[in-house]
Amino acid sequence: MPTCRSPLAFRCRRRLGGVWENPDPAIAAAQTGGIGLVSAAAVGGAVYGLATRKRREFMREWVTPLHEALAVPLGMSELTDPCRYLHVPRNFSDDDAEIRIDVPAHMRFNEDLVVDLIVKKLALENVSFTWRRAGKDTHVIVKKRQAPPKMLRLTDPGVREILAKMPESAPLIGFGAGKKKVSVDLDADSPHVLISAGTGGGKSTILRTICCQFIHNGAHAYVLDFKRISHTWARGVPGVTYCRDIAEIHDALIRLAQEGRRRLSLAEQLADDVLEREPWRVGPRLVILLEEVNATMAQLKRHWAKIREPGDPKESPAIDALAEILFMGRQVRLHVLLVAQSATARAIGGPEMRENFATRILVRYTLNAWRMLVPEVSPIPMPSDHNGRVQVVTRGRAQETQVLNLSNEEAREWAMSGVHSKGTTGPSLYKPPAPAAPADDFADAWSTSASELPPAPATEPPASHRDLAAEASVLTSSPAAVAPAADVPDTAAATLPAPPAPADDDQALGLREAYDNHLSEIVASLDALRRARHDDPEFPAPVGKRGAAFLYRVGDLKKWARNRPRAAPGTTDLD
Ligand SMILES: Nc1ncnc2c1ncn2[C@@H]1O[C@H](COP(=O)(O)OP(=O)(O)OP(=O)(O)O)[C@@H](O)[C@H]1O
Repeated sequence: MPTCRSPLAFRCRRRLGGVWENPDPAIAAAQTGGIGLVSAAAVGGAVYGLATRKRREFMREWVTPLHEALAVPLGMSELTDPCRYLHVPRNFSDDDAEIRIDVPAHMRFNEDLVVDLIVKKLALENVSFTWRRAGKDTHVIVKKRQAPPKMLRLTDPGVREILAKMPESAPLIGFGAGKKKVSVDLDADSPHVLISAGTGGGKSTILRTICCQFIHNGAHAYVLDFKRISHTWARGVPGVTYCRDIAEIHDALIRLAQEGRRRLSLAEQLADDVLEREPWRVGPRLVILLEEVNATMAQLKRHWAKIREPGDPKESPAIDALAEILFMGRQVRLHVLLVAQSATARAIGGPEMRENFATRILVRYTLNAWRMLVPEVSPIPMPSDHNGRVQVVTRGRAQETQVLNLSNEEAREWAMSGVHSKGTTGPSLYKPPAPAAPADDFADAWSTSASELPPAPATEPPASHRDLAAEASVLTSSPAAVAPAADVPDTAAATLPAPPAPADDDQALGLREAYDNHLSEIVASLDALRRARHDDPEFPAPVGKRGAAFLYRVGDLKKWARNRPRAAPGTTDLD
C-alpha cells in the first residue's frame, strides 16, 4: 500500500489541490470522459460535488438567463447549448475579466438590442463592447471600461482635499467607476444606513470611514459595540460616546429615543422654512453606530429578561427605542448606521423597519441576502471578493464602489482635526435636574425646553460655531454620569434655579412610579434605577411595601440621585 509520502500520493494531492482551485477543467473532463476518469485522476467525490454545485448555481443564475434572453434575438435555436457560445467566466465581475460571446456569422441581428440584453442580464456597469464582425470567427468581447480603483487611501493624490470638501451631511464612502465620488447624503437620501456584510467583509472599515467624517464636521457619535473593540480609533475622540456593555447600550438607546422625541417637538415648533434652512436648530447631528445588530438584539432581549420586573412590558424598551429612532425622519438629525452580518427582517425588528434604510451597503452578499435587502434592484450584480469592493444602493440604483480605507490612526486624526479640534470636548453627559420641564421632556442646556427656542441666526453657523451648538446640546442626563468638563458651556447647570423642594417628596412610591413622575430627568432610565437598587450600597432603604413591590420615599430617591458619585469626564456611562 502506498504511504502518503509515495510519489503517487503526492501527485494525487497536487492534482486534487489544482482541481479545488480551478474545478472547471475537471468538470469538463468528467462530462466528456465520465466520472470514472475523474475518479482515476483522484478527484474526491466531495470536491466534485462542491464544484458541480457551484457551477450549476452559476449556470442557473447567470448563463442560462442570458441564453434565454439572447438566443432568439441572435437568431439561434433555444436548444443550443449555452456553453457553446456564451463564454462567461465565473469571476466576470472582476475588473480584468473578459466575457466573450460568439455570434452567428451572418450578423443579421440587432447589435444594440444584444448589447442591451447582455448588460441587463449580467448586471454590468461601465463596460465596453468590442465586435469582430469579419470572417467566420464573429464574436463580441465585453470588458469593464472603467472600474473603481483597486484600492483607495487617504494618501492617494487629491483624496484628502476631496474629503475636506464633502458636504457635512454627505461623507465620502469611496470611489466608483471613473473615480466617481460615492457618498450617502443623510439629509437628502436616507437618514439611516444599513451595512450588510459577512465577517471580515469590511464592515468596520466602512463605519470608520463614514463616522470619522461626521465627527470631523461636528456630529456626536454613539458607538454601540458590545464586542468592545470594533472601533478602537474612536476611543477618547471628542464627540464620541462608546457604549461597551449591553446595559450601557440599553440605556443609550432609550435616552436617544427620548432625545429624538424632544427634537420632534422642537421641530414641530419651528416653521417649516426655518427647519429647512437651519436644520441644526433641533440639535447637533447624532450618529449611532450599531455594530452586529443580530447579536446586539439578542443581547438586549436577554438583558431585558434579566432586569424586567412584574408589570414591565414584555418587549425590551431598548429595542422599541431603536424602532422609534428608525422611524423618526431626517429632521431630528438622529442617524443609525446599522451593521448586520445577516440583516434578516427579524434581526432588525420587522420588514417595515428595513424600509427606513434607503441606503444599503452590501458586501460579499449572497443572492438571498440581496433579494431580501434590495429587491428593487435586479438583476443582482455579481458580488466581488476584492477587499473593500461594495455595492452602495440608493434610490433603486446600485453603484460598485471601492471604499476609502482609512487606518485607525487616519480615522482618529480626521475625526479630531475638524470642529472638535478647536479646544472643545465631546458631549457632556451631564443634565441638570430641571423640575420646570415636563417629566418626559429631554430638557438640556442647549434647548432649555421645547418652548424656549434658541434665537435663530440668519444662516447656518460656520463649522467652528456649529460645534458650540453641538457642545451645548447635552445629550444624556444624569448628574451621576459625568461632571461637565471645564470647557463645556455649562450655562444651564449654572443658571437653572435650584429645584424647590416639592411637598410631595414625602410620598412613598414604587420605583416605576417614582421614576416616571420624579426621576426621569435625573436618572437615565428605570433600568438604571433598578440596577442601582441592587448594586449601590447607598441606595435608599424602602419605607414600605405595596403587594410585592417596595416603596421608597421620593425625597430620599431624589437626594440619592443627585448625590451619587460622578464618573470621570469622558466616560460613557449613560445613567
Ligand atoms: N476599503 C478597503 N480597502 C482595502 N482593504 C479593505 C477595505 N476594507 C476592508 N479591507 C480588508 O479587509 C479586512 C477586514 O476589514 P474589516 O475589519 O473592516 O472587516 P469586518 O467585516 O469589520 O471584520 P470583522 O467581522 O472581523 O469585524 C481589513 O483588515 C482589510 O485588510
